[in-house]
Amino acid sequence: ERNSQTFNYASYHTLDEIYTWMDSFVASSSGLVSKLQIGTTFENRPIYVLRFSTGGVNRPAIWINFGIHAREWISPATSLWFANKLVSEYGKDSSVSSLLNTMDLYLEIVTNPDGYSFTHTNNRMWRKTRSNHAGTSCKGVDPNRNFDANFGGPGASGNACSSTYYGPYVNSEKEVKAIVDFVTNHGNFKSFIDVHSYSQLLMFPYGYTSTKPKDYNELMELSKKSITALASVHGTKYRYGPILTTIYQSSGSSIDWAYDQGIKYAFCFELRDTGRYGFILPANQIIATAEETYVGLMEILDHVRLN
Ligand SMILES: O=C(O)[C@H](Cc1ccccc1)CC(O)(O)C[N+](=O)[O-]
Ligand SMILES: [Zn+2]
Repeated sequence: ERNSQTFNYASYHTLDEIYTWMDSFVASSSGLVSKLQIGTTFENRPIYVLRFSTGGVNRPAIWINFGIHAREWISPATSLWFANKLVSEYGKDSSVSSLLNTMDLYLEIVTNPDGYSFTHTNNRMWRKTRSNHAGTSCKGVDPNRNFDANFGGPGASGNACSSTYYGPYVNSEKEVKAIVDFVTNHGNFKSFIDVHSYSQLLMFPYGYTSTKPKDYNELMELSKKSITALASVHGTKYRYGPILTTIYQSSGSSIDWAYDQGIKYAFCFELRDTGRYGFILPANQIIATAEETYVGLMEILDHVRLN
């Protein structure tokens, strides 16, 4: 796609189409957006992050990653529309302008490139990375169980053939290590948001324990505000709360790790739907999903900016 203005945001795209879109999107962003490479995947694909910045040095920042699970195609699709919306609204919408005039925003559009590519070529329902492990023919690690947050605990599997295999060791996956190193080295993230599908949920820590996070009340209140705003767009109903009680127990997840690093505003979105189509959400729901997710996200980002 030579021009991000004629790019079809209402359809799903291959990894190559997304990587080509990135370059035209950056080129047409009038300097607002730049592309960083934060690492390479198991199969040696580059891992890119889009940086939205209007200046400053190491400003307080917000991290949002999409597509950590390969089959959750609505997540990267939403990120493309979201990225374009931010550039379109900068200088017009006061929330977007205030946000980008004071904070940096990092979007990781495809967090699991090898897996995403595999869902286009071999198995639409693949979830994990594509790494190899000694002693088994089963491939891949669940990247959302590979973080250093009660690693190997309940809600993750030690069986390499399981879809929730936590991997041979913490940050064993290059795709996970790249995020951990980038976020740790940056050192000034205020929010870490991981966007998945499906179930229509907005969740915050913890998944590895029923202990309430110290910011429980604020995160509950902000979640309620966010899903209320989201529902005002197309009537889509979300539930919200801590991971463990809202979906299930899980160890080694990205947002539990981020929160324990001191990044207070750690959230996970589970986008549409609630199971009718599941991971195979029809493309004709991409725009509506992106529109409502934008509104829900901006509610959170506004709060982060002001606190
Ligand atoms: O199991 C997962 O990693 C997410 C639920 C989740 C989300 C955030 C932190 C811990 C768990 C559910 C999903 O998005 O992967 C959908 N699914 O179960 O395949
Ligand atoms: Zn997921």
